[in-house]
Amino acid sequence: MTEATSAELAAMARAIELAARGLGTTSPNPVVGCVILNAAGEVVGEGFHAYAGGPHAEIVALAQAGERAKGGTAVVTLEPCNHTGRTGPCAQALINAGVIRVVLAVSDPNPAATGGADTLRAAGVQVITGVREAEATKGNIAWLSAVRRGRPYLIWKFASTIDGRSAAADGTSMWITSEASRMDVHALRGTVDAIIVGVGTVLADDSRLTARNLRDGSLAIRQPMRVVVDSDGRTPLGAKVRDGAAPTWIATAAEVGVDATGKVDLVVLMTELYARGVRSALLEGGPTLAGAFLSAGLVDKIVGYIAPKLLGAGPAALLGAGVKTITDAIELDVTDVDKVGPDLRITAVPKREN
Ligand SMILES: Nc1nc(O)c(N)c(N[C@@H]2O[C@H](COP(=O)(O)O)[C@@H](O)[C@H]2O)n1
Repeated sequence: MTEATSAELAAMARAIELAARGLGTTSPNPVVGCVILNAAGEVVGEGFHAYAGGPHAEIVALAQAGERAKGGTAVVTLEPCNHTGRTGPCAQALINAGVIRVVLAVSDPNPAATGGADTLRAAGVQVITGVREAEATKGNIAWLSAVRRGRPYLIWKFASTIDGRSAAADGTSMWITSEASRMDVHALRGTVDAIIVGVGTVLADDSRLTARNLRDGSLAIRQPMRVVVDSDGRTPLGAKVRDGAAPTWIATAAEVGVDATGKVDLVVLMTELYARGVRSALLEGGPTLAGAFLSAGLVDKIVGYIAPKLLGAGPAALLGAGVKTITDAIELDVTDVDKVGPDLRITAVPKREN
């Protein structure tokens, strides 16, 4: 059978669900889910990857299945790894367990780990690829995008009024959006590996940039790295981002290097963040830094919190994105529109070829 059976399609849907349980805890590793079917097509094992250094999804599912995996099928959201990294090769573990068929959704783009499908085939295991590929890709988009591009998956978050203002004419901006939206942002912070801001935001707001519970102020267990893009090293010694509550990198031009405008080179910054294990990042401000990231083509997703307010004057949420005429507009596909408290949350992705 060279196509997935209905039992395998159902098992892949379940594996995608299982993979999602690892969201926010596996980085720099992917989220992966696995279901083992016995020779009769019944589910005998389930697993997901929970944290880097922990067992891979296939190993968890095989442990549950035990002897029942023999003659059965492994359904897995990512190609079984072919390497010894923090743990052993999953392709070999599946062969050793006597699995005769592997159904996978997405090939592994990590050059160190790829090749599991070939190893399995060479051992006589039947391998079917691309099953529910679009759904599995969506569930693992940050990691897949980061590994394919060699830079973190970047989400630009902004808050504005309906007329696109991020502050009033006198500079006051607390609080444009509702508490519900601010809580939502803290939840979003908890899912990424880094939060990026410009030094202007630090100087204006002295934000802590931690992921926390807004009701009691308690910090989330896992804190993203705080990254301040600070070409000239103006972050004050007493700034809250230096409080030790989370790892912090003040990225200066002297350390990172400069682009043609003499500012921190954002492409180099992103490459360096990837090298430091950052696979997803949230860009939180300000408008000029957002414009620079957008015009460099480095933004992968946009989450805008739009408050039902009008200001009529005051700074825009976005500046200097390299758009001079309407035909240069950065075109987006809106993927979700949700109500968060009284606000609208609009999620969009740039239209682009790759
Ligand atoms: N197929 C598969 N299942 C999992 O559960 C995984 N975590 C992976 N990860 C791949 O292996 C690399 C990490 O290996 P170590 O945890 O360091 O041993 C990761 O980058 C993926 O390519 N694959």
